Amino acid sequence: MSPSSNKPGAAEKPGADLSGYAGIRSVLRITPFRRLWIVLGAASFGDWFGLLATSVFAAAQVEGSTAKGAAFGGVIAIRLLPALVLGPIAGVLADRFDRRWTMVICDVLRFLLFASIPLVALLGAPGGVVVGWAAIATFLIESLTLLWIPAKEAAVPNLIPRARLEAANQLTLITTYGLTPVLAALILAALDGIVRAATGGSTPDWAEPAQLALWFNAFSRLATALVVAYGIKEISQGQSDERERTEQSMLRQFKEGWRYIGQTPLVRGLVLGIFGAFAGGGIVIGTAKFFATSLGAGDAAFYLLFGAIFIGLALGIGLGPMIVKDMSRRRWFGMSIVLASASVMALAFAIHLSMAMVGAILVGAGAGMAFLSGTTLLGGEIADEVRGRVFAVVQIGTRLVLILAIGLSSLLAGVGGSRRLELADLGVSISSTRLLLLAAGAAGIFAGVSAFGQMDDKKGVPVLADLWGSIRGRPLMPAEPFVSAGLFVVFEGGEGAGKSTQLTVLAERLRGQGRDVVVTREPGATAVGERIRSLLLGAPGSDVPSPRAEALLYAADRAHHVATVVRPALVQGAVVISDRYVDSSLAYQGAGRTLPVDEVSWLSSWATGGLKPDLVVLLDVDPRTGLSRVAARAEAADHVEAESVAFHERVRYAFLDLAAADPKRYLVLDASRPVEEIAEQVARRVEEMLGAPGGIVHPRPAQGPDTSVQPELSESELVTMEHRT
Ligand SMILES: Nc1ncnc2c1ncn2[C@@H]1O[C@H](COP(=O)(O)OP(=O)(O)OP(=O)(O)O)[C@@H](O)[C@H]1O
Ligand SMILES: Cc1cn([C@H]2C[C@H](O)[C@@H](COP(=O)(O)O)O2)c(=O)[nH]c1=O
Repeated sequence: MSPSSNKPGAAEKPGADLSGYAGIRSVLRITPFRRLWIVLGAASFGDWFGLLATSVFAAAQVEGSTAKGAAFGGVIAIRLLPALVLGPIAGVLADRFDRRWTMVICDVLRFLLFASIPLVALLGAPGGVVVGWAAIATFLIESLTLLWIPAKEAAVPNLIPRARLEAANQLTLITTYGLTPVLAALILAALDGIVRAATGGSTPDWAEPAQLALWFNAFSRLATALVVAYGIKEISQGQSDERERTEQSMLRQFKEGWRYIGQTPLVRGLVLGIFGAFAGGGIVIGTAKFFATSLGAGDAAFYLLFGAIFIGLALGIGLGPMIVKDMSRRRWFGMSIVLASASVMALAFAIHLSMAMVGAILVGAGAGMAFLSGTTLLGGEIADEVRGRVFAVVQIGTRLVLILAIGLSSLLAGVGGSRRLELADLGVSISSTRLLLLAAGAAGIFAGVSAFGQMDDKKGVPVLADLWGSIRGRPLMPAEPFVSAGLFVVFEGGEGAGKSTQLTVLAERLRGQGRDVVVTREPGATAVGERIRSLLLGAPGSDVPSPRAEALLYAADRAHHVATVVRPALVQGAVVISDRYVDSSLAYQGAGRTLPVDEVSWLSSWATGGLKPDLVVLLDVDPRTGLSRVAARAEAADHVEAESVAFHERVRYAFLDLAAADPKRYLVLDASRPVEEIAEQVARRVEEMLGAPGGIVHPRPAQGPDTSVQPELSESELVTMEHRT
């Protein structure tokens, strides 16, 4: 039996592989997230399609180029206005009301409003009325969007395990800002061509591509409402109960949200950094036309620079996590802002289009990485009950900062004249545009450094060495050189899964075949290990080590065990069968006790000199079944066995995560099956490996943490853990 794939932490690819393609595949296996992503993709396509279509549609209703320009720009401007009006309450509503129903009601209303725009035209209203209604409907739609986005953003972290949040954000950002706008523009253009060709230029009103796009936009919203209402009920489940949410007045919730943002260094740093990045981005956009002119590269340069920023964004979001690997996300966020801002400054010194293109790509890459890490930190580190308000402040603040930065910088760049200064043979143009870029870059660097200072979770660790270490994979120690001539098999699983039973059957079978077999276990296989075991596994209520001390003691037992039992036996060519090994520490101390899993993994890698088992047999069983087997042994339970079922469930899911991350090295078996059936499957796999024609291919020694399986805890469990430790 395997657990539901909806369960956060279920068998999916974790750890170092959680970004990039593998990470994206793993989040798509989580059913509620997959459904949400599909409808959001369709809705985002519909929104871009609708934005382009409403603007084109409004422009088509009036005559004359000035009126057309005003209608086109007016509709887009109206989309930004509601932020000013509704901004303050949007987040409070997302935190106060059930997020699923907030999303559903907003989407049903948006469906009606989108559909009303072409309907008014079809009913024969005059052009002015149609444009007027398009503007009003757009304003209302955008107001609803302001309520919908914080509800959605705050709900997503409740649907996916924290370790997969970054991959989920990668996927969502690429879909929303990369794939769907490009697709929408292409399809709108293609539709326009097809319809006009088919109708010979005299297209009936209802078949106008702009009208069809609006209908699509309307129905994509209806589809989102239906899927969220009936297919993603989990969105409601993540929230605290209704009484808690509605106990306080809205005004109090509003003030509390601001107090939380102002007084929490992480959130303050994030908000400051995000606003700084958007201000810098706005100045680049506002000055881009003048900058392109100052390069003397013509109009096309403007579009090239714009394209370069988008390419950089995509590279930053898509490749960033793979490059920085397990670097602290808080540090990565601050560094990304500094990279984007320093690149804006570098643009000020560009004297050739090629230099400006490189600068623009780096601006985009820095901004993309900051956007991804910032959203992930917001989703993963902010308590559910205030998340909506924080997302609303970020969403509204970024819009305002962007509009102000674009408006002011284009005004200043336009007002300032260009001066030419001759430096040796180089003609360097010093203009107000370049000065603005310099100032924007400096302000951005200041924001990035301040954010970094407020959020740093590795104070005292030199920044560049830390970055370089992460990029290289941070080898803690060279793996110990040794050549295994044997086979290293480990049995893993929860309490009472049947490890000792299976290990004994396998050992007897192999011995019966004349093989040299060493049976061992952790903790306690050696005399030193026995003493460590007695320190570790006392009765509940006895003097048990604290979580970090526990992790160190298991690592100490392991170091001695590997050095004195496992490696010597493998060098001799024996089949070494161990009852538990490194994965037990990752599952129990990492997921169970909630110590950072990558740190526990480092500890084990160091203890073992990187030695990995050739095969891990994972006996998977519901903890209730395993614990009842243990209870039937009529021995007193130790303090680990006496832990809650939730603790043992986390352990179980962590084991499954590890197996899913490296399926070739794992044999996962349903441990509720009869003993003989399991034993047969184990023997078949081990005999296959022993008889492999080319000999056993040993896994390469671990060079870094093998995983970052994150413990999945409910808020109430976290509070309990905090009190206990
Ligand atoms: N497949 C099975 N079906 C039913 N009972 C089993 C099965 N395998 C083992 N058992 C029984 O369950 C109990 C626990 O088995 P065992 O000691 O092998 O598990 P374990 O995983 O080594 O436990 P622990 O985690 O305490 O070391 C024993 O009484 C054993 O006989
Ligand atoms: C190796 C290892 C073990 N544990 C825990 C898991 C079990 O509760 C006990 C060992 O008991 P068993 O009957 O011998 O299976 O120790 C752990 O928490 N961390 C580890 O690394």
